[in-house]
Amino acid sequence: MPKVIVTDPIDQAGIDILSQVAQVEVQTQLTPEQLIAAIPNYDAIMVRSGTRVTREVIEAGTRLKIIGRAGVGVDNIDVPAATKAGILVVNSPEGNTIAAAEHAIALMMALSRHIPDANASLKSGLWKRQEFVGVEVYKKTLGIVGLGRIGSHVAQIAKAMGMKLLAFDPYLAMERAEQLGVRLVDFKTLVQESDYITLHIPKTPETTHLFNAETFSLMKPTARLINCARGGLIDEQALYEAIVSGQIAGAALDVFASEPLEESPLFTLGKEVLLTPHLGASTEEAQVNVAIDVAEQIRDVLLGLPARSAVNIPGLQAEVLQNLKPYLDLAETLGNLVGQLAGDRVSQLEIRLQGDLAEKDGQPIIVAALKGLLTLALRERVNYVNASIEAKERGIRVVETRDPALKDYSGSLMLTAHGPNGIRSVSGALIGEREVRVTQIDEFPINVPPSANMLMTLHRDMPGIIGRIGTLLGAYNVNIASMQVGRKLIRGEAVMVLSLDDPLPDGIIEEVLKQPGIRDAFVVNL
Ligand SMILES: NC(=O)c1ccc[n+]([C@@H]2O[C@H](COP(=O)([O-])OP(=O)(O)OC[C@H]3O[C@@H](n4cnc5c(N)ncnc54)[C@H](O)[C@@H]3O)[C@@H](O)[C@H]2O)c1
Ligand SMILES: O=C(O)[C@H](O)COP(=O)(O)O
Repeated sequence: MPKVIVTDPIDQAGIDILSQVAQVEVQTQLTPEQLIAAIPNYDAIMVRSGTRVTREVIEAGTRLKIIGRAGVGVDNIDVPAATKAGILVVNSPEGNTIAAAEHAIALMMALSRHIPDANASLKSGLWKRQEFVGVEVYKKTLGIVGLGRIGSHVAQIAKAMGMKLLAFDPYLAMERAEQLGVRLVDFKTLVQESDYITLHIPKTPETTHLFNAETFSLMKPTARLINCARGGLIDEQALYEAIVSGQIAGAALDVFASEPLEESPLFTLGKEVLLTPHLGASTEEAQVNVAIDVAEQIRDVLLGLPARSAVNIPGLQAEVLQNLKPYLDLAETLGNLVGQLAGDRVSQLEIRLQGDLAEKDGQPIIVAALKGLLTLALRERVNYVNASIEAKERGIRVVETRDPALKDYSGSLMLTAHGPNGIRSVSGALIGEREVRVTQIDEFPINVPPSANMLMTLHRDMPGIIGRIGTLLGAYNVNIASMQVGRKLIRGEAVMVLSLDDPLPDGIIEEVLKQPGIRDAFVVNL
């Protein structure tokens, strides 16, 4: 019988489901070292945010087939390491949406009416009414950063309370915001105009410390900030200083850069700061939802069935995976690349299957392309199961075309995206049946492998331009791994793609743009 270890408090409903097919052991007090020592004995692990499933845990888990996260965020799981090890990671993208949205609203209301402090004061024997005069949310402006599942539900509740709604979400179609009665604005406008700001975005390099000293300086002195999403979105020291100096009126936080939070300058502040210990998903209902959702998936996978909310690639059925995996990698890479070229808010993605690929089932390839495109906005929340639905909700029109006659590679793929940067297209193929190559960018033929750090330029083909860019990168100590130039005509428009060993330092793009002949330059991360 397979064995499952549960290392965080999970509702009994989930344990009961797992027990149908496995021997289940609940051990919620393990140290990281104890987990590494124990994991080789288990086929599956089920966690919440309290357990860090690190690369070391994954590498020690020689029997592991699946990691189940009873919740949304998988930032405590090393998903790339699990994918590399062929271990499926599943989560419950919707099981705690309502709980988290209601907690954000509860924090907003409790902060506005000083409920925790008034309660503590009364229980200490005091009857102080004057000290706890609050503010109303009615007719106030709520700025929602991230109008996804939780942000949308917050919008619906806040609208019913008579609030005016703004949102910043660069990846969302205007139509979706309109349906919700929310005005989509740029980040600065949201920060400057809101009386309350609530965060519902993932933590990514782009969103880390989105709220910092500079952001606080733009906010109204009466504004209050709510974070029920992820720790690290707010610079907590800068928040403390902004409240002490009166730059903003207060904040309510459920999540912190370091959890469990044991010390913080915020502990020294009074009723203007409200803190809860990551309770967003802690309702009876949400815990039942996520436990059942994830336990069912673990059970199914242990029985050899597919999972419905796979975060990583092994979520596809084994035989589909085996045949198509290299093409799925190709489609995902091209989706990600064309998204970076076309800009946020792509409205249409055309997927053209060429050569032998035109004979294959296009659906998984389309899903992989959408997953690559949407990863820019949704990170681990997009998977092979939900990519099409997410694309539809974001108003992305998908067009599939086929060209079996094109035989320049045995099978190749062309993606064309309509976005704010215009209509952009990329093509790619497999070399030696596995290795991904980008073979065309817009109208320019090239041949480059994808890499984590790339610099791309659009320029005029002219003597000296390659040398100048190389010298410039050298001056910044950036090592070039490979370089390709594509052009249609001698001394005409051209594209240059450089794969780099090092990330590009700040300011270098501006320097590249100053070089004669360069029309555009941007960083691409694949
Ligand atoms: N406190 C808790 O216990 C708790 C519970 C559940 C979820 N969460 C967290 O809440 C957050 C939101 O969850 P969700 O289910 O609504 O996710 P979601 O994926 O449905 O929505 C996230 C939204 O953020 C948008 N987005 C991405 N990057 C952005 C950026 N740089 N600026 C603005 N918008 C951006 C996306 O387009 C998307 O619409 C996640 O971080 C999740 O882990 C916390
Ligand atoms: O990402 C999530 O689902 C929430 O942060 C909830 O985390 P928890 O399961 O540890 O309560």
